[in-house]
Amino acid sequence: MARTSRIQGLRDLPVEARRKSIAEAAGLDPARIAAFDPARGLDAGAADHMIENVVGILGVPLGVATNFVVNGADVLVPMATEEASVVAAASNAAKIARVHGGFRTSSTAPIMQAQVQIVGVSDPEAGRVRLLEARAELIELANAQDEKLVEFGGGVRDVAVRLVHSRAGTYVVAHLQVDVRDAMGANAVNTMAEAVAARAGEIAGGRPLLRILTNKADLRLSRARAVFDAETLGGPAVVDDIVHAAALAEADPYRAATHNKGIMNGISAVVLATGNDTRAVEAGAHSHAVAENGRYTSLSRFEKDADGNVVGTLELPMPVGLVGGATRVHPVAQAAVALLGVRTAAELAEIITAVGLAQNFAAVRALATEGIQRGHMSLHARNIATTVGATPAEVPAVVARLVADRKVRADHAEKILAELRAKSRS
Ligand SMILES: CC(C)(COP(=O)([O-])OP(=O)([O-])OC[C@H]1O[C@@H](n2cnc3c(N)ncnc32)[C@H](O)[C@@H]1OP(=O)([O-])[O-])[C@@H](O)C(=O)NCCC(=O)NCCSC(=O)C[C@@](C)(O)CC(=O)[O-]
Ligand SMILES: NC(=O)C1=CN([C@@H]2O[C@H](COP(=O)(O)OP(=O)(O)OC[C@H]3O[C@@H](n4cnc5c(N)ncnc54)[C@H](OP(=O)(O)O)[C@@H]3O)[C@@H](O)[C@H]2O)C=CC1
Repeated sequence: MARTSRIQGLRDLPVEARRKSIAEAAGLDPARIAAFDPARGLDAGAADHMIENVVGILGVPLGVATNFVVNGADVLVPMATEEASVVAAASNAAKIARVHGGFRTSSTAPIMQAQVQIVGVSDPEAGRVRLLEARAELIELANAQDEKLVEFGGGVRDVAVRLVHSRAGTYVVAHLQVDVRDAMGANAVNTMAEAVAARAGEIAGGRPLLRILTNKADLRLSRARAVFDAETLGGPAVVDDIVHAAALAEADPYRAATHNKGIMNGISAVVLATGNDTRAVEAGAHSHAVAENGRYTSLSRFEKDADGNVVGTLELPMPVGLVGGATRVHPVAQAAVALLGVRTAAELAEIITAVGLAQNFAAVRALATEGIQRGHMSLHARNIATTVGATPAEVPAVVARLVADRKVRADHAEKILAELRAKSRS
């Protein structure tokens, strides 16, 4: 958590001064976030212990979203992304949410599930019941694989068994439901699944095949809620149009895909910054975005509350950890966790969910009013100016002309740059 997340003018500071400013606002010793300096981030040696055949390091811009208040506490949020306007948008939405106290969050226990597929059971209904009769034995066998996790208060909470009917026959699928505490938990539950597979096959009367976690982590949910002030937004007509925009996303898979991409712009940026598995979180999110009738739908909801304000809610699986994976070995991820000031995986998961809701709201609000391009492209213009060869000193003048001409395009940027250079020579 931070002393304050309101840092006006952060955008106008040079990069190093921004680092100092956020350390101060977070009440952190600057050394705790020294790894944000690319010269002190991940080196090839450490990277060579993370993945195979390392030949280099891909740098991704790391920004800090401001203005966030989560459950009454100010939070500065590290976001790793290559996309312009994402950090600005999250900060903008968080600023609007502050008017009514920011974001409220909650979450379930950190339950991850591993599946054991059993093939060739002649009596699958009975096979299912036999496995449920052996619940205690299977739980004991699984917990024996990770005594330390059990010591932390984790371990298998229950066993569920499903019958899955497929073109190749009916499978008996056992689910180990495991409290993984502050881990993301994939390695932990996969180890347990492999350990119980043979015995589960014997009990069910078939051959065990797949033993792997499911990324549809719908027993590990996080929620965020925020009220966005109608007057700040521009009045009741804007509120109604935001509700219309959200209603389309709920009803139309084509709009839902983009709506949810907007949510993941925020979520994936924080997941990446903290060294967590972005693919696991994204698979969980999109597999959760299913309406009662089976259709792909939006993950969030925006309604008009009794006071005429917009109330936004988001609930989705959030399998992130503070231990394990890359979080503890990547120096920048460690610094990002320090900046957030989180102590548990649940706290991290809930802040990430709040950022997803903020990101989503900023996009939907822009789309429901002026459109996305003015805001997004005015920030993207910096990339365009750089692309056509503007030096850092030339970028502001090129951007100012691109935005003023309302033509944020590379060909126009080239023309502007040539004019500016001709003028400076004369
Ligand atoms: C872009 C803004 C924020 C401008 O919005 P604005 O009102 O012109 O900006 P402002 O100058 O009034 O600033 C308002 C606040 O925004 C933040 N802000 C503003 N500018 C900056 C900046 N340069 N650097 C850092 N922060 C910035 C900052 O917090 C600032 O307040 P402060 O803290 O300074 O008091 C607004 O137009 C906006 O939120 N647009 C939405 C853009 C967006 O959503 N981008 C995400 C990528 S596009 C996307 O998500 C995909 C999409 C759109 O398809 C999703 C979907 O379809 O749903
Ligand atoms: N489909 C997917 O999503 C898959 C993802 N992965 C990868 O798996 C990794 C995450 O798996 P995960 O199991 O978290 O990784 P780790 O095995 O690296 O970390 C979990 C381990 O951390 C230890 N630990 C220490 N303190 C705690 C605590 N407070 N709470 C819980 N555990 C603690 C426990 O080990 P011990 O008890 O021994 O101390 C626990 O088993 C990610 O890198 C992910 O990319 C891998 C396969 C598939």
